[in-house]
Amino acid sequence: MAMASIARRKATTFLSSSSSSKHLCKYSWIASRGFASGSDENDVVVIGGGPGGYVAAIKAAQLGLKTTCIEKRGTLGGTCLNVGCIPSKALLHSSHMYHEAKHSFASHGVKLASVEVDLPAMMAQKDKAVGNLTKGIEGLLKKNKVSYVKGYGKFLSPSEVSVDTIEGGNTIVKGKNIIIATGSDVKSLPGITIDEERIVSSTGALALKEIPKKLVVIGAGYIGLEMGSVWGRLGSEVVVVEFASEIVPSMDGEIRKQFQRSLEKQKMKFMLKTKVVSVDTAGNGVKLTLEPAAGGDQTTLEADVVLVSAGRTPFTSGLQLDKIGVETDKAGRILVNERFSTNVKGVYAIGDVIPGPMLAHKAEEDGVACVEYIAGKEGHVDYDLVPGVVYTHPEVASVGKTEEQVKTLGVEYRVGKFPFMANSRAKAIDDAEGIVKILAEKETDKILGVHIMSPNAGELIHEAVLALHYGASSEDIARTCHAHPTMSEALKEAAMATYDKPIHI
Ligand SMILES: Cc1cc2nc3c(=O)[nH]c(=O)nc-3n(C[C@H](O)[C@H](O)[C@H](O)COP(=O)(O)OP(=O)(O)OC[C@H]3O[C@@H](n4cnc5c(N)ncnc54)[C@H](O)[C@@H]3O)c2cc1C
Ligand SMILES: NC(=O)c1ccc[n+]([C@@H]2O[C@H](COP(=O)([O-])OP(=O)(O)OC[C@H]3O[C@@H](n4cnc5c(N)ncnc54)[C@H](O)[C@@H]3O)[C@@H](O)[C@H]2O)c1
Repeated sequence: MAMASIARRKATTFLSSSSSSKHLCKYSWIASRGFASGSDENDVVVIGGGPGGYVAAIKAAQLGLKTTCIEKRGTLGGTCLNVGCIPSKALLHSSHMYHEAKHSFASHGVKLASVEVDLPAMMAQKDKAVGNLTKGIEGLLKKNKVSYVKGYGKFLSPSEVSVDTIEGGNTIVKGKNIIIATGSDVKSLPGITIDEERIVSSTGALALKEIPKKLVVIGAGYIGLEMGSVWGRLGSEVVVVEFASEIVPSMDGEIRKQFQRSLEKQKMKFMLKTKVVSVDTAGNGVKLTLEPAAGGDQTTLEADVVLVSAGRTPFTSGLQLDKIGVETDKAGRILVNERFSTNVKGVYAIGDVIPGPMLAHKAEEDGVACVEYIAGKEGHVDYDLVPGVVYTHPEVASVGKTEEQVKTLGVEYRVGKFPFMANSRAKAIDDAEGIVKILAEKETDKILGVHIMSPNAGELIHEAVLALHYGASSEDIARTCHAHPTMSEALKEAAMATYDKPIHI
């Protein structure tokens, strides 16, 4: 361990762990306006009860601030719990179970006379998970004494929000500090109208009443690949049309290629560098007209259902931001400084509605840091170390830099890899597709990025996230005792391969 520690001390600081400069830093004042004491006025009002908003509200209350959370949906948890992370993971799990039962059980000596999908039951299990979790959040707000107002909030002034309540009334909620956590919404494409039946967003794709024979997915990002996997496993023919030359453009290139091959083995088809020109719903199905992204001859494609998953857009509609003068960028994202302050004193923004990755865990980190600043403490979010996970099978998880990014930085680096084909646990369970890839600075061995494709990669990645947070070297991971037989041993072996040699290959 001694060598590794020396390596860590030598590690250069070219990759500053704080990249909060990604936020605009021009609003440099601290906007906290003091705290309420026994009055009707709140210390903190949060508009939006998603992962950013409800976490901010709970943390604010835990810090002793009088807090109200306003949510228009009628249930808490935002996009993530209601129509995002949770229902999609429920369906990913259920569809994986069906797929395993159909294609893998027999080779494990488990014979079934027949396997069939009961779609209403699958949807009911998903809805039960969502219902339990959203109610759980309501319980957490109560437990932490956060007031909860169900309704649509709009600014009257920088310290007053008018709420049209779900019951039909109106109430004014006052706050010394107001946090906008209104999240994001589906982005549709020009000329394409989402009807949530034949042309669906992720919300419709989570609630289809029948398994489509043919599903065309527009956009090979997180949603397209996850929801494409769900319906592909349940029997749909899935074609993914992607404008860019590659799937999930933010992914490490080498991992991406293996990932695409894996999805193709699962019969997902890709049409890259292709744009959708128009969609015609006049007949029974849907007819798409396509064109090469660079221009050229048009082709057509038929589908029963089309999923539009070409990104999401910040949601600020009806908030009356113009009334108080909150600045947004061209994409409609609210601009904030490193303390999450907007240009309007006492008004903050967090989560999907500000620049940065649109991820639930990032929104939560924003929420905690924002209220810590409001409470006069220090908060911190390291945007370089937000992990990303695609929850397909195998999953792909990453943290830190991709090899392409390291090259662009001009840093000399080493790469260590270890395939799950050589991992005993993966072989024992006959689920050994995938690889761990570690990038480390050549001079110091400091880890720069970790990329994992494997079953449960989304769980395995957190050892790497912690390692990067503490500026660990690959030798630090390699010399850490890992339990046997575990998939995590592949990370240890890849770390060995980064600065020396792995044992098991
Ligand atoms: C299909 C899908 C799958 C996803 N899977 C994952 C995943 O696995 N992991 C992950 O990290 N991320 C995932 N995401 C992204 C994740 O859902 C978002 O990043 C996250 O929900 C953002 O949190 P937020 O609090 O900023 O906003 P949101 O969750 O969007 O919450 C904002 C809330 O504000 C409310 N609101 C808006 N305006 C007002 C108003 N004026 N008054 C009152 N209330 C208002 C909305 O009703 C909403 O409930 C997924 C997204 C989708 C669509
Ligand atoms: N597992 C997760 O963490 C998870 C799961 C689902 C969603 N999300 C979040 O939700 C957000 C939205 O997801 P998403 O998949 O819609 O967006 P995305 O940004 O992940 O992917 C959109 C894809 O659509 C492509 N695209 C854009 N315009 C197109 C066009 N006209 N024709 C064809 N392709 C086009 C883009 O090149 C990109 O590959 C993401 O930012 C993601 O962070 C996360």
